[in-house]
Amino acid sequence: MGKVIEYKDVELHRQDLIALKHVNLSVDEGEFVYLMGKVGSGKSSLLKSIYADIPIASGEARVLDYDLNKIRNKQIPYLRREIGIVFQDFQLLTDRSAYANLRFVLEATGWHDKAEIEKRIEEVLKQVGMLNKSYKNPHELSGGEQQRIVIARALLNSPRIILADEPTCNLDPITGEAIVSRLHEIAGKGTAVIMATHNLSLVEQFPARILTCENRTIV
Ligand SMILES: Nc1ncnc2c1ncn2[C@@H]1O[C@H](COP(=O)(O)OP(=O)(O)OP(=O)(O)O)[C@@H](O)[C@H]1O
Repeated sequence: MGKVIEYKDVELHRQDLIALKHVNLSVDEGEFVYLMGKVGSGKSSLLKSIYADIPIASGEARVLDYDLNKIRNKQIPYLRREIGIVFQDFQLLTDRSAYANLRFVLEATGWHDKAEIEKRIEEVLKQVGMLNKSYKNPHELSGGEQQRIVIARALLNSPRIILADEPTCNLDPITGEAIVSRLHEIAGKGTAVIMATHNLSLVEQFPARILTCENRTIV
């Protein structure tokens, strides 16, 4: 199995403070990993470092084919194209339909052929079970339906890694289960999934490796 993420003795800073230190982490392709830990323990910081949104202060960090210590600004969009992001602060655009949200991402990432764009959008909508509601605007969809569209959006460019920060918060338990079950299926097809969560019952229901942020490191 190929490794998609490898961190050795990594330190991450938020402004001038140490958010995490001595982070050793290795994630294989197709692996599902939960990231747990108290509020403010560094989960989001770790996820943001993986898509090069915050720099590596020290240590060695590799994500896919990139050395994060040496990555150039102009390479970052290429790294991000291989990472699907499901974050609270990365919601759907509300001025257009779910379908148009997906088309927007494909057009922004270099897709031109109309037929291919339509085909890809249908594939990801099918994967999340939202084929019949994509004409709706996000505000006409339930929280769980919006989250499924967000996951569809994350899948568009066939990412090798999905980073999900609390993808089930604000969802009822049944809908939350459906979302996590979907993410496990996606991992089963070869995409590594890292999901930050506080929801122990979901973790018990869908077991996988758990990383915990505590005492400013990851165990
Ligand atoms: N934009 C920022 N600027 C400066 N410091 C930040 C910033 N965001 C987070 N921090 C600090 O970094 C530390 C880790 O925060 P982080 O958001 O990674 O935690 P978290 O485990 O994701 O928390 P939560 O469960 O609330 O999402 C905290 O001490 C926090 O105050």
